[in-house]
Amino acid sequence: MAPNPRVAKAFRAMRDLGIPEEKTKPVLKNLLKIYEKNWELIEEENYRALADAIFDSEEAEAAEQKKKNDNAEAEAAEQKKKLEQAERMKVIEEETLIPEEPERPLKRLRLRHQDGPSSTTSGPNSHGTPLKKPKLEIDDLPFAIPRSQSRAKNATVDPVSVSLQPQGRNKGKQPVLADTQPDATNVSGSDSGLRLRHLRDKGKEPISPQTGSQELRSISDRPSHGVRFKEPNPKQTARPLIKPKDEPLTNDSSPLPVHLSVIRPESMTNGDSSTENLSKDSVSNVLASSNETSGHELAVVPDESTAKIDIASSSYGDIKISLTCNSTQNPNFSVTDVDTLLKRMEDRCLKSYKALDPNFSVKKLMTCICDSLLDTEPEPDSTPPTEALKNAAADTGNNSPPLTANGSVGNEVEEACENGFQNPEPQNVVDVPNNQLTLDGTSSLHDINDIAKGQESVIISLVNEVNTECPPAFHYIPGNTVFQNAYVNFSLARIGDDNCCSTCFGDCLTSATACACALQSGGEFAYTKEGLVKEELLDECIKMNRDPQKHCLFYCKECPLERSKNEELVEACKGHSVRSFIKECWLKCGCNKQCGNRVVQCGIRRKLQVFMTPGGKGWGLRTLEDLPKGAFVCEYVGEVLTNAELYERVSKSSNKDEHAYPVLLDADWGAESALKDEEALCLDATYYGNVARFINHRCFDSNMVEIPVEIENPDHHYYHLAFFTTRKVKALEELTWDYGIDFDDEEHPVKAFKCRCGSRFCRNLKHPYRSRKRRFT
Ligand SMILES: C[S@@+](CC[C@H](N)C(=O)[O-])C[C@H]1O[C@@H](n2cnc3c(N)ncnc32)[C@H](O)[C@@H]1O
Repeated sequence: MAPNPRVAKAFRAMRDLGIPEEKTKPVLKNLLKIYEKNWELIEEENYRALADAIFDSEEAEAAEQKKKNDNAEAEAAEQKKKLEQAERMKVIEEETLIPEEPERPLKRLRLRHQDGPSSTTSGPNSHGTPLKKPKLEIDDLPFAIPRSQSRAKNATVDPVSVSLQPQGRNKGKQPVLADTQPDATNVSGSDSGLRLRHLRDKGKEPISPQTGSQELRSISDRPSHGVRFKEPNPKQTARPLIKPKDEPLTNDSSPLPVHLSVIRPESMTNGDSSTENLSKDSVSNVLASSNETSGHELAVVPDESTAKIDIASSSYGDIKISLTCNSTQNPNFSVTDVDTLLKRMEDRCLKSYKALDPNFSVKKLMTCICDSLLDTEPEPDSTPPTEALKNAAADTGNNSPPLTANGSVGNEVEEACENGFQNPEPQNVVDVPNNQLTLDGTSSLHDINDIAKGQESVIISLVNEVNTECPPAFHYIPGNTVFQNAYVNFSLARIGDDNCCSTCFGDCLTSATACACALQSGGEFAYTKEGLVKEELLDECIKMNRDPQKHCLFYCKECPLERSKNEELVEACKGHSVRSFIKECWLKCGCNKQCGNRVVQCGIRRKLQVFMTPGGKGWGLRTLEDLPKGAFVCEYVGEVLTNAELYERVSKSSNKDEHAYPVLLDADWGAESALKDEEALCLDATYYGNVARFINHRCFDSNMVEIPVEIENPDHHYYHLAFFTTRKVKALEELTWDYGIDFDDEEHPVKAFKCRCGSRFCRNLKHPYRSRKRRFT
């Protein structure tokens, strides 16, 4: 597109004043809006208005920054106070509400965590915060994205872009029927946003709007292991226990409401109406029903002191521990704030139990209790679980019992894909206990033993050995899911003969000649018999990623990305990488499920762990086993959005920095005919995503590269983006990829983060000789 001569002239005039184009552009756009495109006003007096506006914006920025710095501390303190107050109110309110909704107390608890602004953190600087009043049962709204849950703090969005070679495009596209779209009326999603990264590939499982919606519903119904400190309820005195039976890992996601096994003591105090109403019969009914559904058992612990512990668990695995004591002895009793209470408890524990560890904290102790509870698998006649709790209570937190959450779970997982190379004997598997993770507002959203909540064929644990930060709030999904308008339509009719190998049999890789699918990947199978990406293809992708400018960039005539910005000046296309891609065999192929040309679709097979990085990058992903070069690690999974939806999310967001998780799927944007808006897609893992959302950026020499993979859909506007190792990676090494960010791009709606990748080639270091990486978006 030819640049507007008036724009070019304005740039020239500013350049003469020493103002670079990057600074001029956003201000000019703004002025055009303000002056309603009256160029005369801008041009008069040799662009005086423009120059003034630029200087003003610089001054305003500097002043704003200073103000921010001055206020940050005061605000943080104020915010903390408010949130704590809110949490106290919430806890009190919860106590009042329990009798009204006896069937779903834990669900409310979980939702409260999700709702709280505190509970949502993403990005390295996020903090867990106290809980907020639950406004609605999100689980009951099939497509609702929990808005407040998604309020990640201090995250930024990282652009990456990758394009596929334009082969077999635009075949047989069909319109998506309105009634097959998820109903997203409650989903503004408007406060999610993204910085864009270009990815290249397709989802590993067939995705249709229908399956997407079911997935969302079922995931939101899933429970988490969460325990939260509660203030005492003087009305409860007994301490029965529910001893949960082992529940196998399952992908089940029954949409039925979860009935929790809430047990009330028979000997309730002084005529409390809520407890009187709960008769012995109703208690046994609750127990009976929970036994039917999930096999819970009741263990009653003799009452020895004034402190009582209740434990309730749901058939989905939620566990709630509540501590009850009686305040009638102390007529002056009043509920104190959590901080004061924690301090009082810590002082008492340090004195009474001779806990010498200066880092002793009650929160750690509570985590430890939780961990012990989850670890305990007593025989029916062995020591009751309360013993474990008592032991844990005597622990200072640093000596907590070893945990099983370490990713070495080979025998526990179901073998999802049976192809010979899919289960190589892992080399050098390490065991990392996660006993340092402290409780906080968000922790109950995630199961630290398995952040995937059983949805992957391996367990993915989470550890924080660095600080007390909790993981960001998001829904774990193992495969992409359509948000609303994205055109992602899989149908067998659209897969032509050249897009599948229907005449094949067994394992395509054993055949001497390339099958039809291999021909789509450049005439050769992309994988070796060991399931690794072939060296040649891998090296080509690495080179392409390292210096896209040296490779072919495709420039759209009418770039959907620029168009989706919906701005006055639709800018020229910045170019999209033309990439090699992998075509995997799929449903219409004649080969079997164990065919070696099916890797990404089999999902994660490696032992991975989400961990807190020590270098200020927030959470990261690492491997717990040695990985060979070319190994598939995981796919980038998220919500499939149109770019227009993405930009709307970002622009409506009050905190643009929260959107750290978008990638562009721009492989098809170079197609001869301009793509429709619903075909220009991206993935956003802010609210729904998999482990890939934890992968941090490394400039240039990252140990993973993303490769587009075509599975279900011959069109390249939707594809899977899969990560493969670029070299051998040792157990415990952090897994990184190069987001392709231009750290100098000041125009981007979301500011790039300050890179702490530690690479010698870091692009965020100002070296005059270092060339800029490609511009994205
Ligand atoms: C996709 S997320 C990665 C996971 C993230 N660290 C977390 O805690 O959720 C991207 C965000 O991580 C942080 N990040 C990633 N790579 C980084 C790097 N090299 N240096 C500093 N921060 C980084 C930035 O805040 C970025 O916006």
